[in-house]
Amino acid sequence: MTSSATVIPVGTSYDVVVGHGVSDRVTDLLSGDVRQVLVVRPQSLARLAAPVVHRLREAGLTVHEAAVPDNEVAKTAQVAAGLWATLGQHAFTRSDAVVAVGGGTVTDLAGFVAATWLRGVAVVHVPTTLLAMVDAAVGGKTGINTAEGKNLVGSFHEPAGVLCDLDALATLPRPDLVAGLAEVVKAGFIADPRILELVEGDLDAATRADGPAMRELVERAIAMKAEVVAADLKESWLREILNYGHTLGHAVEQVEGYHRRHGEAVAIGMTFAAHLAHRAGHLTADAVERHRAILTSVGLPTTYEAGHWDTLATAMQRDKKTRGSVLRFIVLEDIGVPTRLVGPDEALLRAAYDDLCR
Ligand SMILES: NC(=O)c1ccc[n+]([C@@H]2O[C@H](COP(=O)([O-])OP(=O)(O)OC[C@H]3O[C@@H](n4cnc5c(N)ncnc54)[C@H](O)[C@@H]3O)[C@@H](O)[C@H]2O)c1
Ligand SMILES: O=C(O)C(=O)C[C@@H](O)[C@H](O)[C@H](O)COP(=O)(O)O
Ligand SMILES: [Zn+2]
Repeated sequence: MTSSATVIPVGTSYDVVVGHGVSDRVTDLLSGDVRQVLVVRPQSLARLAAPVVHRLREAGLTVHEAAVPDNEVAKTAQVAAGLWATLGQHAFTRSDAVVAVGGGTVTDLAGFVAATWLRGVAVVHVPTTLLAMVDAAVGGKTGINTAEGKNLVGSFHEPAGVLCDLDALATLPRPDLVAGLAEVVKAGFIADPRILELVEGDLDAATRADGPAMRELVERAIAMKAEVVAADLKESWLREILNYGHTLGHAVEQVEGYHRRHGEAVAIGMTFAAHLAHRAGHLTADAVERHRAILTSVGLPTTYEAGHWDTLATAMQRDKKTRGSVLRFIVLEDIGVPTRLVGPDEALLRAAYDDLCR
């Protein structure tokens, strides 16, 4: 059932629709010229994708389904090449489309394949994890990983629309819901402190998939991201704030062989950034403690095992915000007030890392 959906526009480019049953609207987002659709979904989510596939077939479209590996292993050149082959075998033209049904790994991968097939065909995102609803499916960043680092190959390719069907969260495993809360809380730290108050005010209401505050959290995080990406799609400056916690976070993911959830790594990265900001004279000790308290309360990690600094420092060189050998961190002046720390010296970084590992 579709009831009281919220429509969040991303500038004038496309809408993000949030509500129960909204994945039914998938055909509304495809142009009248579309004849064939490739639905990309994780291997384990055939049942979740079935209503979307059914809806598309009901509308008279030829639907091909591609099952890709669950989790981060989907974001590889090999899997992308398999999808290109499928599109080629079915002679997809520029008027055909891709529909991604799944978490952020699937929206990143399918978005990238849509961006590169014939130099760009339409993609509709139907995110099924909290993280993909509030972050990955919105904003047009698409990509895959390489052995050298996270999201190193990709493109900006905006979707035709995003359908955040809250019903999908009912089956999401708790650790994946918690990982998604990391990006929700990130939105709170960088731009919308009301998010933090909701989590602090009633943890249970805010962190249960069917809790009374979940929908407001989802909508607030999306609205914040929509405003930022509408102003700076290609990350020329403002959009970098969405990368809070990701400089160390992506390095952690890479050195651990992508076995850790993205949201968990971002939580570690935000804690590190908070310590760094404090040591650089920007953020108060209380605000650092607020990071630790909120992240811990929702079940996210806020410490790291000592001893990996050199490997992490090498991995951080490949962060997309790095210019030459100069690292750039998003840090906070205060809660809700992001700024940049450009080229912090090694001693400062190591001291903040020691704080994280303590
Ligand atoms: N493009 C962007 O702007 C952006 C933003 C944030 C994160 N990301 C990327 O998103 C990825 C992480 O996304 P994620 O956290 O969604 O992980 P994910 O896609 O790996 O999904 C997590 C797990 O949940 C399963 N799953 C998905 N929906 C389900 C459901 N409704 N019920 C049961 N199981 C379900 C998946 O099969 C998978 O095993 C990372 O690769 C990250 O880099 C991209
Ligand atoms: O949309 C953005 O911009 C972000 O930085 C959001 C991040 O949460 C996301 O993980 C993104 O994929 C990171 O991008 P990258 O450019 O650092 O690869
Ligand atoms: Zn992220």
